Amino acid sequence: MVRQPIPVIIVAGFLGSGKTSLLNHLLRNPQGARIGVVVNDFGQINIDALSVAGQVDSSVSLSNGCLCCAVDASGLDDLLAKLTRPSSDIDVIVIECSGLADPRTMVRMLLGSTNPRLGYGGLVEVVDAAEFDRTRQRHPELDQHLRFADLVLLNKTDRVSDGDRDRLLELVRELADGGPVLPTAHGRLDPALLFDRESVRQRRESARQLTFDDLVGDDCHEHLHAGYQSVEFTADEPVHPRALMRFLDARPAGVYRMKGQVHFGVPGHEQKFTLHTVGDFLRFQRSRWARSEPRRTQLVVIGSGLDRDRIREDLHACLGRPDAADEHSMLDVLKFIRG
Ligand SMILES: Nc1nc2c(ncn2[C@@H]2O[C@H](COP(=O)(O)OP(=O)(O)OP(=O)(O)O)[C@@H](O)[C@H]2O)c(=O)[nH]1
Repeated sequence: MVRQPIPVIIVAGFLGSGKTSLLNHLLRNPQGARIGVVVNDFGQINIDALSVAGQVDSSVSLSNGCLCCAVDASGLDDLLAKLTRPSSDIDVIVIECSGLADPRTMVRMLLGSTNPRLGYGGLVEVVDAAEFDRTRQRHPELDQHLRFADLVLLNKTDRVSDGDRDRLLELVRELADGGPVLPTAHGRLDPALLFDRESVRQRRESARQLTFDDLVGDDCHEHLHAGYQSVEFTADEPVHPRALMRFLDARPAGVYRMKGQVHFGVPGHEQKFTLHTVGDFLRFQRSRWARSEPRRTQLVVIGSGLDRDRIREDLHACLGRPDAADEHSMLDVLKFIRG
């Protein structure tokens, strides 16, 4: 029997737009499909891989920066070959690009792949409704990404008013140039929209219609990530909640995105606190540590014009335990808990 190629879906979108949330939603609702994932972060610590770990049967992750620059077509082929081994029995592969990747480069690499077991499954571009206006001002070139998408998700619609949601939907539809645009919250979309064979076939046809010029991304040096830096911070010693909240209240100039896990180790709050900031947005999620997981803080800070040494020093200064008499040291953290 001739096997159908395995569709590869590329999930792209600016920093913090909701790509990992979408991926986790798909992994939790696979509709019977076995999903292989490739996750990629900007920064040395692959926080996204940590946040999908345990939910997947097969994954490969990269933590050496932007996927579109880190690997050439053959590099990507090697990664995907691992996932398409017949024994892996995978039905669909989802690649989550770093928030600074150029999706056109990814599409081009995929279409240029020599692996007969792979097929292009479409480009999904995730847009952060709450940050869209500000992000466009800083990066007008992002508008172009919407035009190449097979599906655009206007995500985080729960964070904007109904009026803004309608205005943004209209604007994004215009920029998507006739492509489908769906409003979502937390990346929750019907997985059938991505995995359904007919829609995959249609997307494949439309990708073939893109001209080479369409698909030629900017030169690597002009990529978005050229203007961005990341700072990684790891510590085994607990973090003082009040000190960290002071740091987060007055985030250093240039910081756009922070993510990772925090170990406060305060009695009654020994769990893992996953931190996300995107622009002004700040959230903690509390969960259990996996049995084998070390109780440790791992953070990635991403932004432009960062004073990296200073940020590391400031984070280092947040280490320590609150005074035993300080019963409410966790209060400010708990205000930002969701989920
Ligand atoms: N309120 C709200 N929060 C969301 C939504 N989608 C994602 N988030 C939150 O936004 C933060 C960033 O979401 P992620 O899914 O990690 O974003 P990402 O695009 O993978 O981020 P990078 O990989 O760093 O570019 C997390 O705290 C999410 O829980 C949404 O629709 N509404």
